[in-house]
Amino acid sequence: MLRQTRFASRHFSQGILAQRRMASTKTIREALEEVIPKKQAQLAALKARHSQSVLGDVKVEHVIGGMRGLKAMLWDASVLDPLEGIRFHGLSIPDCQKQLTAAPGGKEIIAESMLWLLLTGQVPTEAETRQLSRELAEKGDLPKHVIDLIDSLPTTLHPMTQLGMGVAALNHDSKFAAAYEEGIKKSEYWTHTLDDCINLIARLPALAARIYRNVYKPGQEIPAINKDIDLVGNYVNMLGFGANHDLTEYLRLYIAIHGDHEGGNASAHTAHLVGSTLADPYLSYSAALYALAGPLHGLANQEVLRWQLDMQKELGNNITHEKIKESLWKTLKSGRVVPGYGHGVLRNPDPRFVALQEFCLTRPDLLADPVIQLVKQTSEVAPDVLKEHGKTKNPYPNVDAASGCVLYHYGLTEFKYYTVIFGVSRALGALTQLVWARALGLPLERPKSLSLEAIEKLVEGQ
Ligand SMILES: CC(=O)SCCNC(=O)CCNC(=O)[C@H](O)C(C)(C)COP(=O)(O)OP(=O)(O)OC[C@H]1O[C@@H](n2cnc3c(N)ncnc32)[C@H](O)[C@@H]1OP(=O)(O)O
Ligand SMILES: O=C([O-])CC(=O)C(=O)O
Repeated sequence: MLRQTRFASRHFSQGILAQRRMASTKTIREALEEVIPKKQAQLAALKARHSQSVLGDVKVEHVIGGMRGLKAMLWDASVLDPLEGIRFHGLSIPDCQKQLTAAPGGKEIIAESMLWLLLTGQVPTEAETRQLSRELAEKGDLPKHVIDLIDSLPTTLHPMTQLGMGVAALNHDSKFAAAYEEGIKKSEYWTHTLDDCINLIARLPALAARIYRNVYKPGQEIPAINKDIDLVGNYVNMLGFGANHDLTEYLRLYIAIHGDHEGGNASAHTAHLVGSTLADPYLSYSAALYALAGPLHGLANQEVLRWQLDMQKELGNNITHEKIKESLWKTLKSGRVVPGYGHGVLRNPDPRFVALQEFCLTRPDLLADPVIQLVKQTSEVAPDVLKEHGKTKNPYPNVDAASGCVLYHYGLTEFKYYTVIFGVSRALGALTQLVWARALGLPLERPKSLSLEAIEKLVEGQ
């Protein structure tokens, strides 16, 4: 009951922040200039009153167990509840679907409105969203040295490796690095960081699309950025799928809801750690992408599809729940994890999984697709199998269980590319936090480590 009341009041106050403001036409910088002093004052008050207050115990299980559950990071843009999943400044995914601006002629959240919400805590007006779309489109072209670098890479190099390299090379033009070298005041860090973050988000679609074209569709011309459409609309055009409205809408939803998942996930945390050294946003996000490229994190979406297609080949036609169950046990008995299931924090089906599955419900072509049906059937069988297996704390599907099959249906079948799309999205949250870390003057991250002997000595002395 107490938990419910606390929950309700948290959501109420965050909900106020996230109310739609009528008729405002601010730029994203102007909106941030308004909210930053308020947050700075809030942080100063917390520091003055509660620096020594206790948030929880640090147990040996935290130190040797991947810090699961340890409350050790400040992250404002989103909070993950184990049972109900992610909320962005208090708004659930269905709330965002109702409140955040879609593209003209579309229904799904666009990346710009999610970015605005994450950065400012406010739901943007339609005018603000469109203005941000234009700003991103105007800044979206890649510099020549990055085009040359990406074009010089072997097409056999994993797309995620290429993405991280391209993002790191964009730091050639880092405004923050240049300003730091000149010697700026700490209070000015955030504004140059914001420039870099906006420029990086703007350029990610062109970079990610160039990698796709080089690796999978060489020799085809990439269309120029259209200044009148949204970031994901341009991304899909550059990938070569612009004529497919449903795929464009799916990717809008995908990119909006993968944008942030509080601070402790491996990619966001990496961006924060590297950024805390005052490495510029390009270097920080490049590092984050290599965390995302691990199979226990973002690469799981590639792994899911490969595994489901193998299952389909193995089981043939008329796939039953019983046959899927046997196949799941085969995976588990071979010592592998079931990709797309389990989570470090969640203890229920991931609402992002639910949102992506719901996208399919209104589209008969998707519902009839055998791979999409197999993903759905697997999600009906796997939780009981994983419960019986008895290891995972969360037997339910995470977002990666669902994200790839719709791409596959629409002809984006190269699943080694899927984590790149995740990488275009995660920039929204990870870069938001870099702006805020600089605005709030957060320090170098440097936790204390202990040797095994030191831990033994400490606990035996208790
Ligand atoms: C966007 C995202 O990053 S979402 C996550 C994407 N990753 C995947 O889908 C990969 C499959 N899932 C997993 O490997 C895990 O569930 C993780 C990495 C996501 C979370 O890991 P943890 O927080 O350590 O999970 P948990 O505490 O439940 O693990 C306990 C045991 O269950 C096992 N387990 C967890 N999930 C699974 C799974 N899907 N299949 C089989 N075993 C599992 C763990 O490997 C661990 O085994 P161990 O005791 O032998 O080391
Ligand atoms: O929260 C996590 O640890 C993993 C995850 O789902 C994400 O980063 O989107």
